[in-house]
Amino acid sequence: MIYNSPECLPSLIFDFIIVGEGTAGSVLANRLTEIPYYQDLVIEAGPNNEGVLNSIVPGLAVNLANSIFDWNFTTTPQAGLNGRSVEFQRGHVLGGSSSVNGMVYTRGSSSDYDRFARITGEPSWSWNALQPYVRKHEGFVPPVDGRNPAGEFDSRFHGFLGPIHTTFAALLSPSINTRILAASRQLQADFSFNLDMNSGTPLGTGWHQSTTGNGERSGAATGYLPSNVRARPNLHILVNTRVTRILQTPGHHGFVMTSAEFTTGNNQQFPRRVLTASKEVILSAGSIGTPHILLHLGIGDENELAKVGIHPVLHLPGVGKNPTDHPLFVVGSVLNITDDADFWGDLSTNATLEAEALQLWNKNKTGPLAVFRRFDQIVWARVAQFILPNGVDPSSGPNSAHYELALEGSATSIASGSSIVSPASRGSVSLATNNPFDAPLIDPAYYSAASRPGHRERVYPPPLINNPSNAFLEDFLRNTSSSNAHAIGTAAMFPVDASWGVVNPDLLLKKARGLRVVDASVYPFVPCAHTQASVYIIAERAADIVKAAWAA
Ligand SMILES: Cc1cc2nc3c(=O)[nH]c(=O)nc-3n(C[C@H](O)[C@H](O)[C@H](O)COP(=O)(O)OP(=O)(O)OC[C@H]3O[C@@H](n4cnc5c(N)ncnc54)[C@H](O)[C@@H]3O)c2cc1C
Repeated sequence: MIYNSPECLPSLIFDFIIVGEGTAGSVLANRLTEIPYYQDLVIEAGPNNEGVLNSIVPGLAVNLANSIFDWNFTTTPQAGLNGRSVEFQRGHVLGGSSSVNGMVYTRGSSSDYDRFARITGEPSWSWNALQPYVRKHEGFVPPVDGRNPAGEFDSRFHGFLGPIHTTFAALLSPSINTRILAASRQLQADFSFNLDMNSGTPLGTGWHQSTTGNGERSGAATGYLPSNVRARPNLHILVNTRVTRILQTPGHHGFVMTSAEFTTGNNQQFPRRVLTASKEVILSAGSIGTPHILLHLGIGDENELAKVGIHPVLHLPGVGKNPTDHPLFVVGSVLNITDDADFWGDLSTNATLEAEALQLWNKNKTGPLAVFRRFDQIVWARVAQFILPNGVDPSSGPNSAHYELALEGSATSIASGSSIVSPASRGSVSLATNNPFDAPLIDPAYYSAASRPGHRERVYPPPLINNPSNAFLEDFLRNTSSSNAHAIGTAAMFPVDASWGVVNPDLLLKKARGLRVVDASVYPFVPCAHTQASVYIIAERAADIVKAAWAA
């Protein structure tokens, strides 16, 4: 049941309080309420996702930026981007970032997960051990244009019964696809065809899989919270309500954090209320929201907290440190394909065509709005050892990518959304003030560790030049890169006895009891992937960890 006000809540006694019903929070809300005698309260700052057309229709997702469904964050000025600040989108709605994201479905490499296991000393975070969760969240469905997906993916690596639909985009530019696949055959090596980039080895050129199904976005709020789950008598979802702090619960020995302070207001003047969980508070507020809440409750670097007037209650200097994001830039070329009519080619600039596309989507959920962008192939590749900063490889292993090219084409142009996917740079999330309604300082520190651009390409928009110098390319990257919205790592898990890190491998906050973190912030390294799949994986496993901890 969804509530807009705490006054309407039927019960004030809950086993679990989940903070943030985003990608991970929705998984937990579903899985924990499978146990009928658990009463779960979920507190989400954003509104309900139901009926939000821009979220439902994949091709309209671009309209969600800078809306009420976005936290509207901006980074601090980035030295690596020649002093520019860039937008830093985060979902502010049920389903969180999975309700606003680009729906690309990629899991990363097996060595990404094996590195999590190695770093945390916990083998159950390895690729092989996680296989049940890799499949559990996924429900692969046929593409919306009805074609047979054989030859475009390997069914052995997919789940077919899970709540998150995945599939291929409807082919909009078949002649581009033919040419890209022909180029991959011709070039081989780094660009060889890879039947399934979600097998654990992403490298090569392969078909783009997305979290859509039947022409609609499939996100955590639609997949994990369909109406029958929302109707469960033990699930209580409070929307438009912000958690300001987690509080120490009186009457216990030690450091027990099971109370959440929240408000339906949007500034310090509004009254706040406190509810206490009888078992745990689970922080799933994402890689910005989670450290923001932890820092406001006085958990972080005690010196930094004191500087903004917050009384430190627990010295955990890793909170907010280590955010790692993928910088994104676009490289493109003009094309002149004459054997492709490309009916929808001018969609983004032609209002009549756009109206026609929406009519088609409304009729049978097909057409160009049934996909987010016009891209069918992605390349994942590595750079030569000598290009790496100081010769040190920041990727998790030889089957991991250093960069990604998401190829988007029409008859007249091809563009590559290019990302550095194993970045060496690490930033920070910190507090500007002690007011929880003020946005945190988000510093992803893009390109702060890189010294040379990763690869050479013709660049577009103009000037088009054939032999750009390294200095030109470096300036191009610094002047045009933005966030690919994949930040992780701000409450990273490390071994139980480690002096660094924020949570233990069971995701419980270090040096405390009663508070667990389950979201993208717990990964100590960013996978070489768009990050939602790894969040579904971690959240599914976390649900089992929680159930086991309370012996359900
Ligand atoms: C614009 C965009 C495009 C992306 N594109 C892709 C893509 O194509 N493919 C891909 O794999 N990944 C993509 N990602 C990344 C991926 O969506 C995220 O990594 C993942 O969804 C994060 O999940 P999470 O549970 O950690 O956080 P979120 O899903 O962001 O959930 C956090 C939730 O907590 C809520 N919250 C925060 N603070 C508070 C508070 N104080 N009180 C109450 N609630 C709070 C938020 O409103 C939100 O609902 C994209 C992300 C964005 C933003």
